[in-house]
Amino acid sequence: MTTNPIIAFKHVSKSFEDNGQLILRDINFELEAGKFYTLLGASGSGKSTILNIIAGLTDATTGDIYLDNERINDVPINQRDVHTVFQNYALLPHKNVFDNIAFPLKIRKVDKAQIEKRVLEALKMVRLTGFENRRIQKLSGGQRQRVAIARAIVNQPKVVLLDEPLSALDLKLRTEMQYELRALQQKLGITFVFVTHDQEEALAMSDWIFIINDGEIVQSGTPVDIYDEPINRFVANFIGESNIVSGIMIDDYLVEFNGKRFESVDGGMRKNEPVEVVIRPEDLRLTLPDEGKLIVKVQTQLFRGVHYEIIAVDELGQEWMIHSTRRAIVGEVIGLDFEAEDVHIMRLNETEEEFDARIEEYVDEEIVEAGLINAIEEENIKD
Ligand SMILES: Nc1ncnc2c1ncn2[C@@H]1O[C@H](COP(=O)(O)OP(=O)(O)OP(=O)(O)O)[C@@H](O)[C@H]1O
Repeated sequence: MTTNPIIAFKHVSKSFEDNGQLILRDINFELEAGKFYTLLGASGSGKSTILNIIAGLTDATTGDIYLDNERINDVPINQRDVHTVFQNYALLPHKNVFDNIAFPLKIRKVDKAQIEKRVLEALKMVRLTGFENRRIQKLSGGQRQRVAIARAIVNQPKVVLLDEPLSALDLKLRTEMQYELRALQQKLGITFVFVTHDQEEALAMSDWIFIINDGEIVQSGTPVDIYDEPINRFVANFIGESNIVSGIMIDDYLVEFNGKRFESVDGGMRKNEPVEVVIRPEDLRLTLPDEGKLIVKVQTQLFRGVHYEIIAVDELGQEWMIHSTRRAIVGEVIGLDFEAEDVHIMRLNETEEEFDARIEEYVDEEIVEAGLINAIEEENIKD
């Protein structure tokens, strides 16, 4: 629960009149002021619709929307203290940079001297000082993007909504703008709600991520939490590359897969409950065959610049992807080692509330750090 959320959605659903299909199903969240939030999901999952409901560009079919504790369902667009940055920037092409940025202030009848002061400040923020008189058509893609952002912040709205604002930029510029946007948000302390389908972008920029699939929030949390403890196969695959295998939970902190038992730091399941086990490719280390927890045979290897991407197969025919700075030889038999905290367990069909409660109770940093879990040894003694 957030005290004084800047935006709150309570049981928000949306269907469009033409086909009645539910585009958003019972969306609930509270956003804290001054944070960078990201809505991450595939195309068509409903991210833009959530943003448009906040902006007032579309109405919720049911549910309540609050901005700074005021219910805004019926507040017109121009009276909502939010600003949207669109993917195509929506700049006025024949006006210069100054007039584009001044536009929201002119509408609000801010006096001329104030407009000048605030536009120049906004330009400085986005590192475009000196570009006031430049025509929009004479700007590069990255510069246009900066003008759109300057226009969004010039009025210091309570919330800035950004709908895939970096997707038209090439990779290098996009990475640069990711840093800039994040720094700008932190400097201004304005809440940003950012929409993207790019998981790396979401992980790099956000304080908090909402994963949206098919009109529902599948999981929400900090980038590290979501990366480390995906709630299900969909999230694990969506956020980065993963090895996912079927397993059985023997006991808290002890899981069986590939016919062997391994320590993990997850608990709270039923004994012998079928689960899925996630191990990230970068958490697998190459060892000599007899020193590994798994024995595998290398099938392919690709050099990816920062690491080798190795695909190897174990004796049961299960494929494992490994990211390693050490190279292997195709056809070689190697061992794979990993730590208990890298063995992430996912229950089948667990809701986000059940997941959060279980994680809070069982995945305890102190337990991990203190090394209190030595389930395998205990199990061996019992045997
Ligand atoms: N005005 C509309 N009328 C009918 N259906 C719509 C309308 N706007 C969006 N939709 C549908 O709602 C669903 C969610 O769209 P939305 O634009 O929110 O998804 P998104 O996750 O932002 O995807 P993208 O990344 O492609 O923009 C899609 O299936 C889309 O076809």
